[in-house]
Amino acid sequence: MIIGCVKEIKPFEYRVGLTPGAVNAYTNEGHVVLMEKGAGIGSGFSDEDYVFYGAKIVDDAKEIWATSDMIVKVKEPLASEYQYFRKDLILYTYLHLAYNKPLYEALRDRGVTSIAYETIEENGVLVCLEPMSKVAGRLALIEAAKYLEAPFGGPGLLISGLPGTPRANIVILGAGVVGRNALMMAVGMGANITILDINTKRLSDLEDLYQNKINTLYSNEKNIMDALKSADVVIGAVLIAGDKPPLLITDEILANMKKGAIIIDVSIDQGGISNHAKVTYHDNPIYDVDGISFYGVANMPGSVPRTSSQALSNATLRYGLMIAKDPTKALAHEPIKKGLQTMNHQGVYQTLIKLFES
Ligand SMILES: NC(=O)C1=CN([C@@H]2O[C@H](COP(=O)(O)OP(=O)(O)OC[C@H]3O[C@@H](n4cnc5c(N)ncnc54)[C@H](O)[C@@H]3O)[C@@H](O)[C@H]2O)C=CC1
Ligand SMILES: CC(=O)C(=O)O
Ligand SMILES: [Mg+2]
Repeated sequence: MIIGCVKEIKPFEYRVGLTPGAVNAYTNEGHVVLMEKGAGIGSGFSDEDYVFYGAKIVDDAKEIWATSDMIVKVKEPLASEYQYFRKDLILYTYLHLAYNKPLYEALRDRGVTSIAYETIEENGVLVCLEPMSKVAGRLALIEAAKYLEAPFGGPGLLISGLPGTPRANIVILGAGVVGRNALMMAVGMGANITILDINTKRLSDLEDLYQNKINTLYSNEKNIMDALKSADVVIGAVLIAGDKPPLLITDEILANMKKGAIIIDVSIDQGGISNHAKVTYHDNPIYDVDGISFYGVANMPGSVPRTSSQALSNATLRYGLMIAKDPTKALAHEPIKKGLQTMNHQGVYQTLIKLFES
């Protein structure tokens, strides 16, 4: 099979879909790998690194889109790339289609076989989402600390406080991968932390682990309202796989929050958890809604590409090799089947069919 990897064109996205090590794995199995010139530079990989492991460097993204059997990317294609969609193309990347009807329609109408990293599931784990959720959870606290600082427009608060001064109140909505990684950082930074989820087993496990260093709360409207009243930082970390996230921060809850608080809505890639959710980019990530700052970057791990590209490629490679070897057999493999979004000019993923076809 011919595998193509194009340079990411989303603003401030420095990751790359294939590392040189992944290219080596594909070429060892007899596949041809086309890499767009300079695709790995942002992640610290030169064209020479890729050539050494058997890739062919191609100047033009258009040629790669036109000649590859499978495109391996990081982020969803942007509108300028839809022209390259065609029948007989397999697209293997993050797609987040519940929040992107135009992309869903373009993939469906042009007959692309699209497989989304974020819904591939093995043994109950979203295996290709997990590494980037770990990155985003950890980054969420780093970004929160920065935007609490006065020069960045924040209220001027140090998360740990100092003896005799209050610690920052951090509320984490969702105790999955993002939530747990944000929690780990928040504990390390010495914050006053509350974490909420509807999964009480997860809350119980976290309490066993962190004991009285954290507060856990069942996630419902009242508890969210109570917790957010005194929050300095809120991390949105909920997910219903493949679907839009629930509206957890209603306008009433927002109106009762402290001015100067910041909401890092990591769930933004699926649509965000408030009525004010908006995608932003790394160059200008924050916007203000009635005195509350919102952070809406949908590709947070793109800012630490040397870490993220390797972690992502490590997770996606196994399934990529299976698809390249025998697409029909791979698509019958349960974890990959769960990633399938569109095929043969039709939507396949049930949540999307419900959202967009009925
Ligand atoms: N912005 C970005 O750059 C990135 C965003 N993400 C996104 O972050 C989100 C979270 O991902 P993961 O942590 O990997 O998902 P996960 O599936 O590991 O965890 C989600 C958690 O949300 C909980 N949940 C569901 N409904 C809830 C509710 N009503 N109240 C409280 N908790 C609720 C679930 O029980 C689960 O524990 C996803 O949308 C993911 O795509 C992930 C990586 C990067
Ligand atoms: C998960 C995701 O959307 C990202 O890594 O950008
Ligand atoms: Mg994203």
